This record gives sequence, C-alpha cells and structure tokens, in this order.
Amino acid sequence: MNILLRIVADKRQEVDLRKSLIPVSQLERSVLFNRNTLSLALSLRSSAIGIIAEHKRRSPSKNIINQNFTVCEVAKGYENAGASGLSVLTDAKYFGGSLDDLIVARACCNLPILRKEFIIDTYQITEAKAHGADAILLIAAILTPKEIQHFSTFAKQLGLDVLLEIHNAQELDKSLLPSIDIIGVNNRDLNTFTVSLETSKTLSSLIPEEFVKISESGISSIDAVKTLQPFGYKGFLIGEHFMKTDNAGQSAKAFINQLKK
Ligand SMILES: O=C(O)c1ccccc1NCC(=O)[C@H](O)[C@H](O)COP(=O)(O)O
Repeated sequence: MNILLRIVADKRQEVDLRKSLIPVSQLERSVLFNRNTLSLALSLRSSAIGIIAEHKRRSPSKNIINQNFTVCEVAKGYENAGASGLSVLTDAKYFGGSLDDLIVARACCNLPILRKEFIIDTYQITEAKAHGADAILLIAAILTPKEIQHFSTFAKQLGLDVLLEIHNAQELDKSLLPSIDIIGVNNRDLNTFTVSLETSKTLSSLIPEEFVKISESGISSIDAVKTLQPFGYKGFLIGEHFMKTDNAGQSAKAFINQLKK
C-alpha cells in the first residue's frame, strides 16, 4: 500500500476513535470556537512576499528534521521574522505533531494559522476551529469532488479559510469551487516524495486569477521564490528549510529580509 493510502487509512481509524471519545458538541463548547478568525488569504493578498512558515518536527520523506524547538518558540520566531502565516502539522504518527501544537501556536502568535492535516472528515475541521486554526488544508489527491465541496463549504460556515492542495491538472479540475480561498501547488509528489518546482511552473497558468495561488514544498532558496513569483504565486509554504536549522525563526527572518532586498 502506498504511503498516502496508508496515511489515510490510519487517519480514518484515528478520527473514528477521537469522535467516539470527544463528541462534536464538546468541541463546539471550546473557548476558542467562537473567536474571530484571521484570514490567511487576506494576509497573503496584502503581503509583497507571502511566506507561510511551517512547524515540522519530522516527515515521511526526511524522518527527523528537528525536535529541539518548542512550538511556542517557532511560532514567535516566525511572527518576528515577518511571515504571513503559520502552518502547523498536527498528524502525530508521520509528522510528530498534535492538536496541542495548534493550541500552543495560537497562544504564542497572532499570525493566521493553517491546520496542516490529512482531512477526511468534517470532525477534523471542527477540531481545527476549536483549537485556534484560521485555515484548513484539503488535499485533492485523497478527496472526491463531492468531499471537497462538502468539506470546504462546512469550513466556510465555521469562518475558516480553505487551502486546496493539488499536484496535477486533474486534481485542479475537481477543486475550482467558490468555497475555496487558496489553491496550493504541492511540488512534492505525495506518493513518491519526489520534489520539482516545475510542478508549480506548469500548473500556474491553469489556476484562475480569483484564487490566491501558493507554491508548497521543496522551496529552499531565494532564487526559487524569485523564479516562481512571475508565475503569479502570492505565497510560499516552507518547512524543512527553516526547521532544519538551529533557529527556525532566525532562518526565516534572514530569508524574508533577503527577499525584501
Ligand atoms: O514532507 C513530507 O515528506 C511529506 C510526505 C508526505 C505527505 C506530506 C508531506 N509533507 C507535508 C507538506 O506539505 C510539507 O510539510 C510542506 O509543504 C512543507 O514542505 P517542505 O518545505 O519541503 O518541508
């Protein structure tokens, strides 16, 4: 079974267990559920260089990246660096993340926060809202058009922004909906882990102007951002390049300052 199918199968079991333990009504009573959300899409539209910096301890492709920082240190460091948004991986098994990471990040920064998760159930969207997220990720590769429609509409009802992630034209075709705010091109093939910025170059012209367009994964240089900006990308989601250093916030600050020159 390929890694993506394995992740989704594990996610189904994990979500069913949590649903049996914590009813949705309990999530909706969380103190953060009714807070006003920040808009990740608006933050990207109003930023000259939209860096979405990611908290990422480990991954299927690189195993351990960095487990020395606290989420709070990273969130504060990215905010101080001038990032336009914060991405928090909440999957435990493959990324070492958690919903606790989300709530700590929320307490430690005022950036729009994306819950980076393999969403397969509206319960996870309610969780995202209850733990302080401002946006959720929908991965076209693991969802049907009907699920994308249902999940994105549900997220908008909770006041969340929706980032729809694609890797090819077929996935884009099932994702062009008014309930989508941001379209992210993932340069990483989630089945093989191969990374190519050509993916962003090839798909950019297929994405309608009304969507905020971002490029994700494998971005590790100023040159990569400068190369992709002319293709209309307003945001760049970067994790490993910052997290593999001994100070993620400082690494992001140097990167963003270099881009401003
Ligand atoms: O990062 C992985 O190895 C990975 C493998 C399988 C599914 C998803 C994966 N990553 C999640 C992400 O989307 C990235 O963390 C994010 O785009 C940042 O990528 P990078 O800057 O290359 O760390």
